[in-house]
Amino acid sequence: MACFETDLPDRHAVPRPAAEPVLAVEGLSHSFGNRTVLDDVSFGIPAGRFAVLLGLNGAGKTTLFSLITRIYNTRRGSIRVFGFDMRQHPTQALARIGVVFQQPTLDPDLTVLQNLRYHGGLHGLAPAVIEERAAEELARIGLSERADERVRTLSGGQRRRVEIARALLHQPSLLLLDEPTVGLDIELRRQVLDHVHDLCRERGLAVLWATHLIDEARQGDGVVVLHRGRVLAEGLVDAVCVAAGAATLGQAFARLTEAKGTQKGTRE
Ligand SMILES: Nc1ncnc2c1ncn2[C@@H]1O[C@H](COP(=O)(O)OP(=O)(O)OP(=O)(O)O)[C@@H](O)[C@H]1O
Repeated sequence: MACFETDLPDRHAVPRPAAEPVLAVEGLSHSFGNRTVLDDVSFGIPAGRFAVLLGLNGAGKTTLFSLITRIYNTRRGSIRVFGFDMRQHPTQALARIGVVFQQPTLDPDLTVLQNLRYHGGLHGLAPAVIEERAAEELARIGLSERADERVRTLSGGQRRRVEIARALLHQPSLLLLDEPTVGLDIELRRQVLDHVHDLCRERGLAVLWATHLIDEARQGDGVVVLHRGRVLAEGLVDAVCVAAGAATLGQAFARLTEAKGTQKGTRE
């Protein structure tokens, strides 16, 4: 057994081969009944990479997230997080993932800090560690002074940032965000995007950001184009454009998907 597949409880003591991406998805398929919604999906995300999972409504993004977070069991193909196979070492793999789901999951009647404490407790963090990290994350998102206020008093953008802070409390290597800007105005979208890009740069976090909004992919980001359950392209935005013979990602997306069906549902 390779050293990175061990079950040692101390996650910081487990070395990872340099070549191993933080998230490695290989040959992943999933069906509901006889309907295949993910078909032989493969891609990888290295440390420090902001990768956009770009697809129309119904492309399979949420199903993919449900497999990566083990809400659904993987039956065909494999998912490795930081070298840990999701089927063989789910505890180690899941401990390295932070998630912001499509639907908000903060308790609006608890304070900001109480929400963070609850999450930290679920991850087995010591109370003193939770207080320290919560203070650090809240300072980072400029919400220290709102720590003792109920979540329902925050704006949509502030709540999203608290959800991201909560997802980072246990110091994951991989952050998954499923359509995190739904319901936010243009300025708040930009702020949330900037914030997560900063996290990639400063902490070496690998990010998978699911969206149907093409303009949420920036130059220098990675992109995985998912269409009707299949990966049509994967790589840095520029490389995907060049390979598709397109000047913009919007054009590339149109070219890649036009033979496969309608583009309804995406916006530039
Ligand atoms: N529990 C389920 N049972 C049956 N079909 C499902 C189930 N969940 C999703 N599907 C189907 O799987 C396909 C992919 O759905 P999924 O929610 O993963 O797509 P998505 O890219 O996340 O879409 P959206 O952007 O609308 O959230 C869709 O055709 C959907 O109807």
